Amino acid sequence: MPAPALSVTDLALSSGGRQLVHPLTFSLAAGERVALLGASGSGKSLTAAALAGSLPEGISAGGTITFGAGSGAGSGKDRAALIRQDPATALNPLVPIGRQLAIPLRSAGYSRPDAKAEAARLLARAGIGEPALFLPRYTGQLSGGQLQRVCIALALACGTPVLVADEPTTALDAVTQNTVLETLRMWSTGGRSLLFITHDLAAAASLCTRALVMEAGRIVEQAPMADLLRNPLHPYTVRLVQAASGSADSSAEGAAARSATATAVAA
Ligand SMILES: Nc1ncnc2c1ncn2[C@@H]1O[C@H](COP(=O)(O)OP(=O)(O)OP(=O)(O)O)[C@@H](O)[C@H]1O
Repeated sequence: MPAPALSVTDLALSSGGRQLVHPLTFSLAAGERVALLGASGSGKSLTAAALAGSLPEGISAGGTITFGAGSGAGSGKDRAALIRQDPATALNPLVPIGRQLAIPLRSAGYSRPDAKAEAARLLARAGIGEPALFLPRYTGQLSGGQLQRVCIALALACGTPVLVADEPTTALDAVTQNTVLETLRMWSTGGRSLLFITHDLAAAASLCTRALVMEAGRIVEQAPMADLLRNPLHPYTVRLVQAASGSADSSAEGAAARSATATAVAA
């Protein structure tokens, strides 16, 4: 059996003696798209940062994170690429967008002109029209939604086998959201894996085949997406599915409405 693309065993995160994420164990198969759902403050972004090797100062981590069969520390393949929730902090305001995108591409062996062409192609894949116009621009010249798409292009440029996308569609209009979801779907072709963090259950259902649900720093439910939508078990998951289906009704009619939502979003 092939090794999972990502194996997390007993990942625990704390700050000053306060346990923020309790030991988590989960894995992602090669090519799998998994949603990480949960209330605000449940520990999703800290988990994402741990997978990308970019925990904030003062957060200590325990447990193990292994990519593939395990590669040497510092190889660049021993961490996930991360699309951050806040795109402004992920980019350097003093360096043009094109040069920032070229850095990982040049490290991967692209010539200067090929890196420029690939950077433009990745921007287009992330939903930026006329990407050549964006390459010389600085972050201060872009809208929040455009910055988010540049971050997506940057994550794609890193070429890692695992991508963690932390609420990548939050600041985007509905049309661009669809473009980004399509880009993330394409990401997983060729065996690359995605952990998609979101509050948007419909987006998660359209993109992912499995879901993990966090509450107060713990995974409280994990299931195939279709099962989670039709038969949520944990009270938080039940509320999430009810909210997405517009029903707080736990009756047979409520269950039928949830089932209809499940069918609609899973289609
Ligand atoms: N740098 C930090 N230092 C100390 N505590 C932190 C730090 N970052 C986050 N926390 C705390 O860790 C917990 C989990 O935060 P996290 O940002 O992972 O939540 P989240 O599930 O991503 O929330 P949201 O959906 O709002 O983004 C929260 O209680 C938060 O206050």
